[in-house]
Amino acid sequence: GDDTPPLSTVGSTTVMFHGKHQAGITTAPQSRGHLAAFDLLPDAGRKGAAALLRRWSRTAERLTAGRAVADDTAIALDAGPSSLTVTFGFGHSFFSRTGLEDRRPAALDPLPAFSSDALDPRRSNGDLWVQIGADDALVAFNALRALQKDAAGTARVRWQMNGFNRSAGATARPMTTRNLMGQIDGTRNPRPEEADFEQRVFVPGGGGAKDPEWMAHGSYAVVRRIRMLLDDWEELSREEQERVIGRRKDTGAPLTGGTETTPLDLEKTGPDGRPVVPANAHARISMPETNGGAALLRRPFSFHDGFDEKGVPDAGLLFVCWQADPLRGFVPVQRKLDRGDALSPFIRHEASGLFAVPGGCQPDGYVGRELLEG
Ligand SMILES: C=CC1=C(C)c2cc3[nH]c(cc4nc(cc5[nH]c(cc1n2)c(C)c5CCC(=O)O)C(CCC(=O)O)=C4C)c(C)c3C=C
Ligand SMILES: [Fe+2]
Repeated sequence: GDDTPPLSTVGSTTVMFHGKHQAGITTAPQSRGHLAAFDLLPDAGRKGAAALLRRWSRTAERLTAGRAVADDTAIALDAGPSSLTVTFGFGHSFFSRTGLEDRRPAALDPLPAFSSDALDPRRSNGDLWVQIGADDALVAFNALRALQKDAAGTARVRWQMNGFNRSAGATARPMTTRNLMGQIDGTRNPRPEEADFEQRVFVPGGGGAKDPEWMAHGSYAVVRRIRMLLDDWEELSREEQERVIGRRKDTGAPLTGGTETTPLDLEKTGPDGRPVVPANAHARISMPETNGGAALLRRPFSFHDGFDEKGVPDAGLLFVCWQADPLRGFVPVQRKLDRGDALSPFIRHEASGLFAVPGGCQPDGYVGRELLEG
């Protein structure tokens, strides 16, 4: 007898929590995101951590299926699952807090310092990391709140960041995301249909050569809060902005012509004899072809945390990238960008984290079980 109109596909879309890989890595970017790091309380130990991961996995399983949790607050009562994903990871410090140092992957060794870093340690790293994405803001917040409550007595929030992307249905074409500099961002991401995708993004089954078994089918997430210096950026002309990246703003096509997906012509020169895509253009120097094959899957959210007293926006990119090994992904590319990226004067890396994200779990398990009980 209920004549309420059915949910649109935005509300009714479910992303499975269970599976070989955790959800939220290859899932299409959602319109809302929360990133949060938690630190274990001093007496939590390995047992407490295992119980927390079990609780978190149950909560994530229910919420991603559009079901309520036990002490439901009604925040998301009338919404569908809205493509909710919850992804869990472990930071370097987790292993010493739980007596599991011998199981810590070498890939979690701290990232090198970069000359352009202006990192705030209070908003960096953490024992545990949670990434939440959903196509509805209330659904995303509800998940964050439920997981925070699950953590009570075991872990406390160390830092938390809120992000967004364009809403599903806001454009006629399903285009690659745009960032707050107005660029199409994500064009040259590795694609699941490519032969080397799995090996670039995920640790192989049975653990990699350097990886422990419990990381099989997992991935490493590098998280950077990158402030965009938008007042400076917006002083550039459209043409100057396009030369910084090496691509057009409207279509995302290379400056050497074609469409968004046309490869950059690195050799092409203009009437002045100089390369059309400048030698320090961001898209040129971040390419795997110019970095010994180093590749990463970028899956960022934009952020805006208000304006300061001078009206300067605290806005930018919650840069999240995924790779089977940070030393063959983020690190070499960031080293190169650090040495001479035309984009550098317009951005500032303000926070950083590196997390081991294990493979997905089955309905009778929980994320991280192989680490905590193995
Ligand atoms: C260390 C890795 C990277 C950081 C940090 C980074 C920051 C950053 N990037 C943009 C905007 C764009 N990036 C683009 C391409 C691109 N960027 C990286 C890596 C980092 N970016 C890679 C590996 C690539 C792809 C290169 C390739 O394979 O050809 C683009 C072009 C379009 C696209 O391919 O996505 C834009 C635009 C911003 C604004 C930013 C920091 C705020
Ligand atoms: Fe980039």
